[in-house]
Amino acid sequence: MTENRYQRTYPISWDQLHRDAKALSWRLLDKDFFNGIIAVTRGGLVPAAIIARELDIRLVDTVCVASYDWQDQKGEVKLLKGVNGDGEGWLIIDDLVDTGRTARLIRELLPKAHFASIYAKPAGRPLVDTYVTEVSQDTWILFPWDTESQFVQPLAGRRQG
Ligand SMILES: O=P(O)(O)OC[C@H]1O[C@H](OP(=O)(O)OP(=O)(O)O)[C@H](O)[C@@H]1O
Repeated sequence: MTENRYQRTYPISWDQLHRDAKALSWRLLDKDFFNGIIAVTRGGLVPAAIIARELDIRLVDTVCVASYDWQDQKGEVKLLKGVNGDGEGWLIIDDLVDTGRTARLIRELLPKAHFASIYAKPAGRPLVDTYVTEVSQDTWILFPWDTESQFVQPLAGRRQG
């Protein structure tokens, strides 16, 4: 994923991710009963594990996708593995809807499923049924599995001139 289209970053710790996934679980608990969860790889895998625990769901499947960037824009989303059926009774979990391309593909595949993500950007928000936190389109969310702690200069040392 390229970072040029992003003006700011939003780092998320494991602790915050856990809290946000539990917040999504609370919202889903109030909405419906689900027979099982479909995690969207790869970003949906960790949230799906947390939500499966909170909703007491043991039936978990995956829709496997890979998206390719082209000229600094998110491009084609390729389906590597789907699931049978129209999605009725299933809860789809992803970490984020950004442009909405992934969600659009999966909604076509599973039109009757409930689509939930923890974070949503404005372009993708209309495609999700339930989410927790909206972030601006130009924010790059730094997920804990994509990052590690490292030294940074003190603020005073970063001043120009
Ligand atoms: O709304 P979109 O623009 O389609 O973006 C959302 C998708 O992007 C992220 O996956 P990513 O492409 O980073 O792949 P990964 O989860 O396998 O790392 C995220 O997990 C969503 O599935």
